[in-house]
Amino acid sequence: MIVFLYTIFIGGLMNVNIYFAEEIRECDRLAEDSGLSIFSLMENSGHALFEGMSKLLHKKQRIGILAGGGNNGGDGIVLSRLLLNHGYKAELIFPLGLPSSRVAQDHLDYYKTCGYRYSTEMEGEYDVLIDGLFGIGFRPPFTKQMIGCLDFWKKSNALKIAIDIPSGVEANHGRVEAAFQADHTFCLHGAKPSAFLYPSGTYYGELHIVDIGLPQRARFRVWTEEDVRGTWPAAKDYTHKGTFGTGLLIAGSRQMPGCAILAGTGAMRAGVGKLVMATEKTVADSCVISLPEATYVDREDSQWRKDPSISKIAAVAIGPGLKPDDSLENLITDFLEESEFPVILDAGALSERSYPKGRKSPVILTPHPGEMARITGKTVAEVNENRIQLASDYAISHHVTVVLKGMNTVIAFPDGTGFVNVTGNRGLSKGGTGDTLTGILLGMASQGYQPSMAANAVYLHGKTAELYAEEKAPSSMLASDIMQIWPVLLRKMELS
Ligand SMILES: NC(=O)C1=CN([C@@H]2O[C@H](COP(=O)(O)OP(=O)(O)OC[C@H]3O[C@@H](n4cnc5c(N)ncnc54)[C@H](O)[C@@H]3O)[C@@H](O)[C@H]2O)[C@@H](O)CC1
Ligand SMILES: [K+]
Repeated sequence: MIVFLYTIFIGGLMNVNIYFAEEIRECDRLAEDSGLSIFSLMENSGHALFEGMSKLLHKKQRIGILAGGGNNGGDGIVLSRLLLNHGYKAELIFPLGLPSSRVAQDHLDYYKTCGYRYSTEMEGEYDVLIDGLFGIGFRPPFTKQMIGCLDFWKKSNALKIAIDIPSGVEANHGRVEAAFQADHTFCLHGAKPSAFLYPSGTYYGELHIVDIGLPQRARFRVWTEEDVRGTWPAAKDYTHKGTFGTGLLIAGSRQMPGCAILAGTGAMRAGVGKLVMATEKTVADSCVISLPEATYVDREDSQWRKDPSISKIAAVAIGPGLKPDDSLENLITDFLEESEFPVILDAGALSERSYPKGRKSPVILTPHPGEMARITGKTVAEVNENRIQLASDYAISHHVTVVLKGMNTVIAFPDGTGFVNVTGNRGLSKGGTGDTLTGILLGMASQGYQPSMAANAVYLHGKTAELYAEEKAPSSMLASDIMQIWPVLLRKMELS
């Protein structure tokens, strides 16, 4: 599995909503139609930036604010005025020329009316540099003129802060030709997808979200511990194994028997009442030693689906340790068309197929970037650079839930909404961790499906790696450690 090694630091504890550029433009349009002008929104942005950034600044510092020609530059103009009003040594600079945006020009007029000056070149050393060159309006290429500016930025030892987006990074996309590396980025209204994509996310530094007074309407947001607690099913009294459902796991082959053990352990520790494993006889013989709690049916027997143990299943997971072939495809088609319980498809069960529309119970796909590339016809780099949009588009067009794994796993629902998970570390970039996640999903779905369950599974799966790293080197973690740590994690978080 590909995992990218950078960490997202989110300042404060507030919810992080994620807005595509077109959603921000729609928010602006709605505000303008109702009489809240962009001029006022820019004023609000400047105040919110001042309030957030002033916690990182002090009045003796020489602060250079680099402003571009668009509205990101306009935010820089308002911020400069407020810093000067409050006695900071702020210097407003237009290294790429004066503003072309009408609203930014109006703010510059007011700035001048206040008696403040600006320049067009950076000079000497600054203690702080603020990047207000480009925001959500940036489109590649990174021009020659910008390269000069970037060289200055790179050579400076100043504290580096970006307004909304580090310049050179696009709002929606992960690709980066060149960009301004920030120590902190203050995102207006909400984060943009590129903060969670690779390599763009590496340029943001610590993320801060600033409120500019617009209503929150994002389709995507970061899933948090508070969300897990708020959606975790209440403990049940007077239970027996039937209370927690029967899960069917179709997994494991002679070449990959361990996948069945990992997924099976995931399902059982995630709380399924009864687990039935449908696998090859030799695989069952080895699995039973590690997982005596499960029951086994022989998938090589043509009558296996008539086995009474699978007459009342609550959910099925198919794919870990399996290779795609016609018989597997036919089996999946049967489950998709005939069953009325959640179907979880992973690894060998993922293919370029269509899914029945209007199916009562959910279908959950758990591709890693390589599998997503295979089922969409894209390259792995294309998947990673655009994973939120891609997962969302696929979920909508195929009426499925997509759990697109890897750094910042995306959970996308058929209605176009979704979550991004930020837990985990490099301990999860090992073979078998995806099989474990599939098992956890099966274990949870067998007890009663709810959409939040997929996000909770991913969140906690990532948290096990964080808990492991508290005492041990993440590189030494094994997939089988996940479900050893799981019980301790649940107890620590007081989840039942
Ligand atoms: N709702 C919000 O979040 C608000 C955001 N505002 C700010 O407005 C910004 C967006 O403003 P704009 O739409 O003006 O976009 P930008 O400020 O990112 O700049 C766009 C300008 O840069 C030019 N440009 C784009 N790519 C270029 C390239 N490669 N080389 C040279 N020139 C290039 C464009 O032609 C355009 O003139 C946001 O990022 C944010 O900072 C606020 O001011 C208003 C409210
Ligand atoms: K910027």
